[in-house]
Amino acid sequence: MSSFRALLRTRADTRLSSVRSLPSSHFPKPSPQAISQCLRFNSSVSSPPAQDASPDSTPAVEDAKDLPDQDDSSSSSASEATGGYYPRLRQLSDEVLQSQKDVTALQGQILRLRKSLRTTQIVVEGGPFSIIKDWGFNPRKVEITHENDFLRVGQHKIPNVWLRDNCQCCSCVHGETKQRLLDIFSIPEDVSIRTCAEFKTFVEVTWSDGHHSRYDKDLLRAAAQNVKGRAVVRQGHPVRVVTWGSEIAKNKPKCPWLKPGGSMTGYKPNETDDDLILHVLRKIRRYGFCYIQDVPPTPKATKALLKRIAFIRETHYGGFYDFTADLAKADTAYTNIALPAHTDTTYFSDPAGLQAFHLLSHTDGEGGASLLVDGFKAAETLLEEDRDAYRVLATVNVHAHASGNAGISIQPYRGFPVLEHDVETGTLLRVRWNTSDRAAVELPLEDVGTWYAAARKFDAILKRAENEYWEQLRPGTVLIFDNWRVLHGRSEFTGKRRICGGYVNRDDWISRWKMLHFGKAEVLGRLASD
Ligand SMILES: C[N+](C)(C)CCCC[C@H](N)C(=O)O
Ligand SMILES: O=C(O)CCC(=O)C(=O)O
Repeated sequence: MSSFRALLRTRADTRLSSVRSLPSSHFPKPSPQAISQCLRFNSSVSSPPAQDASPDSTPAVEDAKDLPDQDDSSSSSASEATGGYYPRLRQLSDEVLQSQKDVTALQGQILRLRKSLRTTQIVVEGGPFSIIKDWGFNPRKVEITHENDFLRVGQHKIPNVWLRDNCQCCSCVHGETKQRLLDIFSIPEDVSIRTCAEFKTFVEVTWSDGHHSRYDKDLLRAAAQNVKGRAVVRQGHPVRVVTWGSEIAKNKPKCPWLKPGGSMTGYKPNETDDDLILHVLRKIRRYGFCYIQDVPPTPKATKALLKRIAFIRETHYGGFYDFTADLAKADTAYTNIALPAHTDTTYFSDPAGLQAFHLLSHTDGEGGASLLVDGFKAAETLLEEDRDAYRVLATVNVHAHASGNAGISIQPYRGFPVLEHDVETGTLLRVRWNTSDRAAVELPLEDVGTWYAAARKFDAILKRAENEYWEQLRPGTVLIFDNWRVLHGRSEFTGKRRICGGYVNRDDWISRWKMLHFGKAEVLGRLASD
């Protein structure tokens, strides 16, 4: 083997030898000519990116002194080697260099294509973006007919497998848990209807395998609803959304709470706790927030109120929180600085659904006013003023993190857009906006300016005076808001300010709302289609 190749082999072996100690005599010492040639060779090849510096890559000869000694006898073969091999090596390195340039050029093309694809996706004209404004829920009366071995609802032919899978009889559905007991995949795939009898509110079917089923007609009609109609109950869509700006201060959604002794103020004598909670949740569904007045200014009473909606969500801040500006938790909420309008827990895959604040006390100081902004209103405005910016915020994913507390760095399993839409109905479902906790913007680095430009427009809308509703919270009044819609913030403050409250999961409070609003029969009756 020529000493030049031996030299390269040496370098490779040297790297490998780091894991095994070979005597230095094992390595041929290169001639000064070979070294100088090799150094020139290396200096002519651009230093490979770090990832190329793998142990098995061509060893770079950084410095002759770090090469093992080599006797002169091999100098002639070294010069022979450089004469023989160097031009070829030089040619190979030029080819490698060119390939690297080609790869870089291709990567650029791929990124530009991806961007244009994203842009194409963003600029889908007439996108479904909309905000549910007024969505009464009224299943259409749809004719149900039986045709040979199929049921038809309106123009929809119902697949027998779906029908069989959604048999509601006590052997197919557990009476208490409402869970399916039936294993549809044990039923022959070609199961068909042998007989069908239609009654006023239900249809009775005898199957080819002898099983009997009864189907509530509303269940069949719900299944035949268009996609939008099906999300109404599942998403607990409101009867009517009212978007607002600063003028909401003149008409704040509020509900009186239980007076001491349990008498409910402002409610009909026979109303129950559930009616009270329904009033609160209905206002939250409609306006995105609600004040509950006459609540004893204690953590205990506040916690009891929240638990009557649903259980309180545990997070790295604890469950029920009671905080002041002492950095007890490593987050700026536990300071006295001003906080711009934001939504909380954008770093969770499933951000908190409801958030509650009950100002318990504020002594020896001032400030600390609370800010609320209707994210749906701001989105509506952006949609009207700059559809392209809206599309960017509706389609570019953004990551977030919570990393202040010891041993914690919470991030969602994927990025999410600032304006997130129901995939079925296309309606705006969630606003995620928190500049403090934001992490990566999911675009090629050279393209992130597109997102920042759109976000700047949204930020400016959020900060318009006509969209900001400022309120000084008071002990005895609990603020509960929809953290998927309403942004909150505060002005800076001095003195000692204490707030308690808690988070409630989205699914838990929507469950509570829809069971109170639609009723159990309606909700369970639509599970097969929602
Ligand atoms: C005090 N409390 C627990 C309500 C909030 C804690 C901080 C929330 C965080 N800055 C966020 O935006 O998610
Ligand atoms: O202190 C406040 O009024 C609000 C704090 C806050 O924004 C938060 O806890 O997320």
